Parts: sequence; structure tokens; C-alpha cells
Amino acid sequence: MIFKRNKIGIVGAGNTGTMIALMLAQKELGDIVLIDRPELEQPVKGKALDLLESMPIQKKDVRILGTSDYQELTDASIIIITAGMPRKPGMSRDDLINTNSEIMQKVSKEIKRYAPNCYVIVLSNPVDVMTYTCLKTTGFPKKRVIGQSGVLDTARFNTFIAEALNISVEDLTSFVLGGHGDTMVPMLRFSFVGGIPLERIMPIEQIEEIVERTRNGGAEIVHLLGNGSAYIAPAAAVVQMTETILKDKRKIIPVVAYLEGEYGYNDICLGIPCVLGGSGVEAIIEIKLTDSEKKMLDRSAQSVQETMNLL
Ligand SMILES: NC(=O)c1ccc[n+]([C@@H]2O[C@H](COP(=O)([O-])OP(=O)(O)OC[C@H]3O[C@@H](n4cnc5c(N)ncnc54)[C@H](O)[C@@H]3O)[C@@H](O)[C@H]2O)c1
Ligand SMILES: O=C(O)C[C@H](O)C(=O)O
Repeated sequence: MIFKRNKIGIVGAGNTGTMIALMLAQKELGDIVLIDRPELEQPVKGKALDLLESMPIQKKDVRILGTSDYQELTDASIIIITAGMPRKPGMSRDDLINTNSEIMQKVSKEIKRYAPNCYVIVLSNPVDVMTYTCLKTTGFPKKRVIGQSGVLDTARFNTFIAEALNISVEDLTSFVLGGHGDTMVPMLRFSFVGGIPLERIMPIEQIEEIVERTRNGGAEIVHLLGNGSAYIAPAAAVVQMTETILKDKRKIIPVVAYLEGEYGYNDICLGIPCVLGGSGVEAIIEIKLTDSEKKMLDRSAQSVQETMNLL
């Protein structure tokens, strides 16, 4: 069932927020409320109206509202948080921690007030820690607060594999574990091209180059754009997660989830494969890791923990 006429909130109507609104509307997944700061009330209304006026051309029946009034989020079923600063060339995502954690706390309190039953998808960086902040500030059950990293990181990995092998992106399965940072862990053992293990059809040196490029995928775009960070592929990732929840698809995808003992970690949010469905994170898939995979995941978890310690 498609919950059309569901209300989907997007907090932060910048590059990612606007692109997410467009992609959600193109799929008619629900009516959309775009929220930004009071001083940006006019531009956010302008963006929403511009999006709305494209609907007759795109033949989509969706209502889109731009506002700074959080009350408009009342009864929203899903709220996507993109509020916060993007990084600039030379910065790491962790450099955004102070500014964005303040914003995340403010936004999370408003969400708790007006939409206490909603699902939240967090995009703001550093996303593992921002997901944790949102979870703790709202006090929502852990299955309802989910961060986006793995869908995007996996898409980047698959893009580079498809390009190198000159094959369709459709034939690829793989996933990335760990924090959304330089320590992310692409799972080569579970990477397949048309059902064939990747390691059988690509030399390891080339795979390693692609892993490295994937780890630096966000920074590569930040450098090329010069002002701001990626917003098209990230929006597509969030929309896939939103659709998976709204349509109760129960897809196994890597998302940032709260861990209580899984993989040996406690009280931390980290990217791991989950069953995502109508109740949010319905299950965490625990894969038996090899020693070297576990070592890499430990490093990644430690790096997220170190960023959390800065709070
Ligand atoms: N997790 C990921 O994969 C991923 C991918 C892309 C971007 N991001 C992150 O998402 C965030 C947004 O990126 P962007 O490119 O859209 O940036 P952007 O600057 O284009 O948009 C951010 C918006 O947030 C708004 N905002 C700030 N404080 C707010 C508040 N208190 N209430 C409501 N809105 C507020 C700003 O006014 C701005 O419009 C950044 O932190 C970026 O690093 C994460
Ligand atoms: O790299 C960034 O800062 C934005 C985002 O996390 C990305 O991976 O594109």
C-alpha cells in the first residue's frame, strides 16, 4: 500500500532537502512539508511553490508546503532531517559536530513536540553521531530513528565497479558497513556482479583503488563542487529509505542504527545491514565477520565513538 496523502516532513530546505522533496514528489509518496529557519521563511516558501508548480508538468498530485512553523509537522509519518552545515573543501564531516549537534537538538525537540509518533531519517553530518543525538533527544524507540550512510556509500562503490567493468549498475550487489567516514568498510566478500563474486572478476589492486575512492567519495564531490557537498545521490538514498518504510518493503539495506550489543558494540549508532520496513528498523542482521573485517569495523566504531566524545 502506498501511503499517498501521508505527510512527509523535511527539516532543512537546502540542497539535499530540496532535492529530496523533488524526488519524493516524483514518486507521489506523500504530501510534503519543507521547513527551514524563520529568517529563510520567504526562500523556503519560494522553493516549495516552485516545486509545486512543476507538478502539473510532471503529472503528480502532491501538496508541497514551505514554512518555518514546526506545527505544520503535526501528524507527519516520516520526518527527514537535513538541517545543518555541509562541509567545505579541506574539512572532515566531524568538523561539523559542534554546529550541527546544536541544530540537531533543537530540531529533534520540535519533532518530538509535534510528531511524537513519526519515523525519523537523519542525513545531517556527522551522520552516525547526529542519529545518536536525535535518538537521545527525542527519546523515540530505536527502530524509529534511522540514519543514512550505507545506501549512498554502497551506490558510490557500485558506480565505480560498473564503470570499471563497463557493465550495468543493475547487476551489482554489495554493501558498506561502519561509520560514514574514511573508515567505512566495503564488504568485498559480499560483493557480486551478476551473481559472480567480485573478487573473481576484478584484480584485487583495482578493487582496492575503488574501495579507497569510495571512502573518499564525499570529499571528491566536495572538492569538485567547491561550495557545498553532494546532494543528488544522497537525496536518492533517503528517498529509497523513505519508500522502503512507507511501502513496508522489508528490504535488507545498510542504515545507521542504534546498537545494543550487536557486533559487540553498545550505545552507539553505526551503519549496519538491517531489515527496513513499515516499523522502521525491524531487525539488525549480524553477519559473522572475518578477523580483518572485524578489525576494520572496530576501527570505524572507534572513530565514531571519538567523535561522540567531542559532544
Ligand atoms: N549522510 C549523508 O550521506 C549526507 C549526504 C549529504 C549531505 N549530508 C549532510 O546533510 C546536511 C545538509 O546538507 P545540504 O547540502 O542540504 O546543506 P545546505 O546548506 O544546502 O542545507 C542545509 C539547510 O539546513 C538549514 N538549517 C540550519 N539550521 C536549521 C534549523 N535550526 N532548522 C531548520 N533548518 C535549518 C539551513 O538554513 C539550510 O537551508 C549537511 O550536514 C551535510 O553534511 C549528509
Ligand atoms: O561528504 C560530505 O560531507 C557529504 C556526504 O556525507 C557525502 O558523503 O556526500
